[in-house]
Amino acid sequence: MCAIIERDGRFLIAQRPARKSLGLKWEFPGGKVEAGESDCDALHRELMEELQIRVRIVEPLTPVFHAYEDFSLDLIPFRCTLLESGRLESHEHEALRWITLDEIDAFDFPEADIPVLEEYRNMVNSEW
Ligand SMILES: Nc1nc2c([nH]c(=O)n2[C@@H]2O[C@H](COP(=O)(O)OP(=O)(O)OP(=O)(O)O)[C@@H](O)[C@H]2O)c(=O)[nH]1
Repeated sequence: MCAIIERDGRFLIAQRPARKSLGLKWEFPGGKVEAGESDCDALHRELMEELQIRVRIVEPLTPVFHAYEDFSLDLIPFRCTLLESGRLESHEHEALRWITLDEIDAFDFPEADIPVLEEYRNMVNSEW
């Protein structure tokens, strides 16, 4: 599962380390659900572990099943707002950026994220 975390009209993206699968691609913070955990529990745990932040979950987006060449995943996205954080630091990512929807094309996302970005764009545009 992954989180589209909003703050002041921007949202957070994180760059994967070069040595990992999908290295240097930009993604939404998140990770895998562990046994016995709900999606929401997993989201809060991962965000605390990765970024030491707390969020409020606003709404789910449509889950995306995607088969890469060497693995497949169900990406379950949640739209969230940032509750509080000190200086944001990630030890698990190469870099973090707060971006606007207009800036998306400048970043290389994994294929599984493309439908999520599309749905998120439509969601935000329909609120104007
Ligand atoms: N967190 C996150 N993961 C994503 C996104 N898009 C996408 O394809 N993934 C894939 O979903 C998996 C997320 O699991 P994870 O974050 O716990 O995995 P990881 O990078 O720590 O380790 P791994 O690459 O060895 O599996 C990764 O394989 C990642 O490549 C996304 O937007 N956010």
